[in-house]
Amino acid sequence: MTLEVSVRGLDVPEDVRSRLTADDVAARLARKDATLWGPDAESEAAIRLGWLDLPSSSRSLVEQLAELRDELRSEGLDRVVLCGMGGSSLAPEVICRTAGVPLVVLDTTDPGQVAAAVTELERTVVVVSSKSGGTVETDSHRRIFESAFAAVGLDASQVGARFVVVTDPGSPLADTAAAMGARAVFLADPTVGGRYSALSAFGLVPSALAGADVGPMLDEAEELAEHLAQAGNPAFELGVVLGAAAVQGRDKLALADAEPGTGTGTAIEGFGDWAEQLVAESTGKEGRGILPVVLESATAAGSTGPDTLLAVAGTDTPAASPSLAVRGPLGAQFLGWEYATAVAGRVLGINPFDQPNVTESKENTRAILDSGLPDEQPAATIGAVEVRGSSGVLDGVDLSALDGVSLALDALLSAVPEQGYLAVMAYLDRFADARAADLRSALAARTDRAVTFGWGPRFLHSTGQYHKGGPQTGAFLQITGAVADDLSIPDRPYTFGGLQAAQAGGDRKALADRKRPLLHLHLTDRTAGIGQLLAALA
Ligand SMILES: O=P(O)(O)OC[C@H]1O[C@](O)(CO)[C@@H](O)[C@@H]1O
Repeated sequence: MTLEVSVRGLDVPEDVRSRLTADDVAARLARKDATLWGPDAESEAAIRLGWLDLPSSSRSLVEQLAELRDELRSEGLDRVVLCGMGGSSLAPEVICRTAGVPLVVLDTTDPGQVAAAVTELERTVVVVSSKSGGTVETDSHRRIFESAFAAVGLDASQVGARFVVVTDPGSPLADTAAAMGARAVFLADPTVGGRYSALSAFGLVPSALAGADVGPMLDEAEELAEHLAQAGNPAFELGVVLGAAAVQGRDKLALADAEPGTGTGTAIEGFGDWAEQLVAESTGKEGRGILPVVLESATAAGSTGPDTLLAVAGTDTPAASPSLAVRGPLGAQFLGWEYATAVAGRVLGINPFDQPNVTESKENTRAILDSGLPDEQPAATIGAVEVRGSSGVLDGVDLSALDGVSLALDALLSAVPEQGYLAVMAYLDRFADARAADLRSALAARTDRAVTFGWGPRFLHSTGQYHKGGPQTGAFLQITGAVADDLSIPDRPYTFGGLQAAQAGGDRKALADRKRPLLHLHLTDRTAGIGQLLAALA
């Protein structure tokens, strides 16, 4: 079998496993029984279990993609840019990092980061991936690349030949692809939801075009698939442990990559970001859920705690306790974690296939784009940090003090409820402003509560569902930054900077409507501001 799960220091209550076994959950899931999550989830589940077939049904893509990659390379098109959010880009990012092949992933509205991707056009092919075909970020990326190609003198048919599209049949993007004469259109299986689509065209097309060998990944998944009907298979065990730990109060799942060079097999890079979306969007609803906490390493701050279970996917066994080692190659990991999340969903009593609260922030964003951001004056400006809106966090805090930023962060940390978490949400450039990610460990070192970090708007398609739909125990640090050079979006009345600000504002409103503690810091100079925040936590 290609997946091995071992648990250290955690008693898994026998009743959870025996109930699932008595209900024949392993076999019923393997044969796509849509009744497993209760009557309310049944109609959705009936059209969302196609991922179980992907190890075999995706086979035909392998050769087709190898031919397309050769064709593109023969024309000098060897730089692949993937435009896609959440489930439409997270798997290719892990696949390509693990395979060591370059793929430019565009999953942001940050003007600087977008502008940096629109380069080297003479050798660029753009994969536009969106299941719904209506995601605003992805649509904006397609527009800017179309106009950039035209601006360097390509005619309409040459522009079309630079695009490869992955979408569901009948989506608006399928129509756009036909109208623009895209070089290739891959219509994906509509019975596979975004976060379960790693082994579908969404995972395979960009990865194979970038140079990853995707065939072996399907072999690895298929080997596991053959065992999924058996009770006690490793993916079932993983689901039992995740679900049982959560109902026992260990509902923070710390995720870390295996240390390079440890254990046997191939190390997987960046798996946590993919698993984060799968677990957070699938389980974070109805006031319940498992909160993934992506760590810098298996020993980073936050790897242990009274409500935490550490999981390491890849090759080694973590030293921390309690912990979970999930050993195996990437193809088996994808399928195994999807299956396990569906099992954990049954234990938690939720529908693992919908994302009911993601639309709230999207609707707020739309309203802001239509009528503008509410006028918010900073409560204080400390160096390059403007302390903007905060709900209830800063009462009594002296922002005029020399260490005002530090005091504001301390006040936010003390607003995190017991068994709660602090989510850092940075609407910045994840490459140029990469140091902002160090805020996670710096904050985690000052609290025994879980601290997560997400780049906006990418996290809105991942932990964003949990923030709004999961237990209302979060406190939130939103960071926005000055935009030096804004970028217009062709044929749209707003810019990337405007969209990014509206997304941040829309999510602030969704969290404020839930009366969650939130501190909004705006960096008037990004580099200086990030430095100031890190210094305040040192
Ligand atoms: O593939 P699409 O339809 O563009 O959606 C991207 C992401 O947005 C969500 O639909 C909602 O956040 C995710 O579930 C999905 O992976």
